Amino acid sequence: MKIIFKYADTYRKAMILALLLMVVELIVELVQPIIMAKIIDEGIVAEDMSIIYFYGAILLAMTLLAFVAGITSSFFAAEVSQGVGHDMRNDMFRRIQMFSAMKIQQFATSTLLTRMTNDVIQVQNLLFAFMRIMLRAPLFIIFGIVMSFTLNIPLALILLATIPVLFVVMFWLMIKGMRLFRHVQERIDQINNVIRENLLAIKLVKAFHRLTFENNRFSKVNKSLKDKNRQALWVMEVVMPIVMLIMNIAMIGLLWFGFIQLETGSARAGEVVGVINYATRMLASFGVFSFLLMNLSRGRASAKRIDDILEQSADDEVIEQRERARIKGEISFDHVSFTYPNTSQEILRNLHFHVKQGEKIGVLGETGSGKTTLLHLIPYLYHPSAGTIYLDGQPIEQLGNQVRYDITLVPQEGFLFSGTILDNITWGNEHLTQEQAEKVAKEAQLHDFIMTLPDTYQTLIGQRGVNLSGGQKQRLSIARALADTPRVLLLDDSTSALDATTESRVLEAIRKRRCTTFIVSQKISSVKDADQIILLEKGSIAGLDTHQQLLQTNTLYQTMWHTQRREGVTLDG
Ligand SMILES: Nc1ncnc2c1ncn2[C@@H]1O[C@H](COP(=O)(O)OP(=O)(O)OP(=O)(O)O)[C@@H](O)[C@H]1O
Repeated sequence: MKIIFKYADTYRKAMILALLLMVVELIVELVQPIIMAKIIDEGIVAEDMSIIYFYGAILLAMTLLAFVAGITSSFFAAEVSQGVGHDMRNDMFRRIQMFSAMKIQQFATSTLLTRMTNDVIQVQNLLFAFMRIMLRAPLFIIFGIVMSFTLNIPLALILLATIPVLFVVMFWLMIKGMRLFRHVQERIDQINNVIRENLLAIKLVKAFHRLTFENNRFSKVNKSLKDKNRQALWVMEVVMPIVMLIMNIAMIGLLWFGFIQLETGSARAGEVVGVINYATRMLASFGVFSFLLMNLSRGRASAKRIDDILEQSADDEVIEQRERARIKGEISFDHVSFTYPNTSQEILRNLHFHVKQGEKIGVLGETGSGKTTLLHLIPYLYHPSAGTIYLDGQPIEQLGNQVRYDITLVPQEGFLFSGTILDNITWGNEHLTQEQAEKVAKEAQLHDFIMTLPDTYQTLIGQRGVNLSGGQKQRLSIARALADTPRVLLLDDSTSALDATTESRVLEAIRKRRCTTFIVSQKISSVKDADQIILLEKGSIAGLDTHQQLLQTNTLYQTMWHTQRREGVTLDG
C-alpha cells in the first residue's frame, strides 16, 4: 500500500482538493438529518410554515453545494488515480527494460503483462474509491453516531452497539479477500499466457488441427479464473447479508424503542426520525464500505505485485549515451562454462578460443548443442557461470552492458516491429539517412524487393511482419543490424530461410565489412568461408579450425559434411 501513496504524493494538491471536497459532501450529509428533524419538530408539528420555508431553503442550498462538491471531488480523484496509473506503468516499463535476460525469464512475460495492465487498473480503482467513498463511509459512520447522540442518547446507544460487530465482520472480509484476490490475479496471468501463445502461434495451431486442444486449454484456465472469482465473490455474498441483518436488527430496535419514547413523550418525532435517518444512511455506508473492502483487498494484492517489479534491482541498467570509445572487436573466451538459471545442466563447457578483430567465425553444431547460448554470452545477455570473456583484452564484466553499443545480434527469429520498412531499418540507428538505409538494404539483398512495393521504403509492415516472407523478414533484420554499424555482428542462423545464392551474396556483403562476425548455422555451406569454425558438440568444442583443416582432421565434421551432401543441403564448393 505504501507504494500507492508514494506515487500519489506527486498529485498531492489534487488529492487534498478531492478529499476536502469529499469532506464538504460529508458535512452536508451529516447535517441534513438534523435540519430535517427541525423541519418536523419546529415546522410540521408546530404548524409553522416560515420555519419549513427557512430550513427547506437551507436544505436545498446544501444539497446543491454537495452536488457541486461531489462532481469536482470526482474530477480531482480521477486526475490523481489516472496520473498514478500512468506513472506506475511508465516506471514498471522502464524497470523491466533494465531487467537482465535471466530476470525476464524468471518473471514470465504473461505476468509482466498482467501486472502492467490489469494490476495497475485495480490500483487506480482502489485509489479513486479511497478518495471518493472509502474514507467517507467510515467517517460518516463515526460522525453519524456522534450526531445521533446530539439528537437522542438512548437511540444513539443502540446504533453504537452494532458498530464493533460490524467491524469484526469487515476485518474478516478484508483478510480473506486479500488472499483470494491474489489468486485471482495469478489466474489472469495464466489466461494472458494462453491467449498470447495461441495468438502468436495461430498458424501453427491451425496447421496442426489443434483448435480443440487449444480451446480446451483456454477453457481450463478460464474455468479456473471463474472458480477463483466465484470464491472471492462468495465472501462478498455472505458478508453483505450479514451486514444487512445486523443493521436491520438495529433498525427494528430503534423503531421499537423510538415508538416507546414517543408514546411516553420522552422524545420528539423529529429526533426519532433524525436518528433513523442516520441509521438508514449508515446502513448504506456499510454496504458500500464492505464492497469497497473487497476492492481494497484486490488493490492491495495488485499493489504488492506491482511493487515486486519496481523493487527489483536494475541489474541491466540502460545507458543512454555512448560513454566510451568504440571497441575493436577482439574476443576471447577463457575456459567459459554456462548454466541457465533454475537448471542444473551445464549447457556450455570449458569454451576456450580467441577471435581477432574483423575475423569471421562460423559456429556449427547440432540442434541444442549451445550455439545460440554462446552468442548470447557475447553481448552480456547472460553471464558465464565460470571462466571469463574478454573483449579487446578487457573482461566483459568490467565493460558491462556498454558492450552492446558495438555488438549487434540478429536473432534466430527475425523480429519486426509494426511500422514502415524504413522504421524497421532505422530502429537499429535512428540517425540513418535514406541513402544509408538503402545502402544497408542493398547489402542485405532486400533493396530490389523493397523497390517493387507500391510505397517502397514507406510500406507498412503488419505487426511482427506478417506480410513478409520468412526470408524477407530475415533480410530486414540483417539490414537493421548493419544499420547499427556494429563492430561485432552476431548472426544466429539468420540466413536459414534464404536460397543459396541470396545467402552467399548477403554473407559476401558482410565479409566486406571489417566487423568481427559470428555466423551460427547448421549448414556447413553457410560457414565454410569463415576464418575459423567452432564445432560444438553438447556444449563443448569438438573442433576449431578452418573448413579445409576440419574436413581433413575432424571426424565429426567429416560426417556432417557427407550427411549434408547426401541430404542435398547446398554445398557449393
Ligand atoms: N532460456 C533457457 N533456459 C533454460 N535452458 C535453455 C534456455 N535456452 C536454451 N536452453 C537449453 O540450452 C541448450 C542449448 O540451447 P541453444 O538454443 O543454445 O542451442 P542451439 O545449438 O542454438 O540450438 P538450435 O540449433 O536448435 O537453435 C538446449 O538444451 C536448451 O534446452
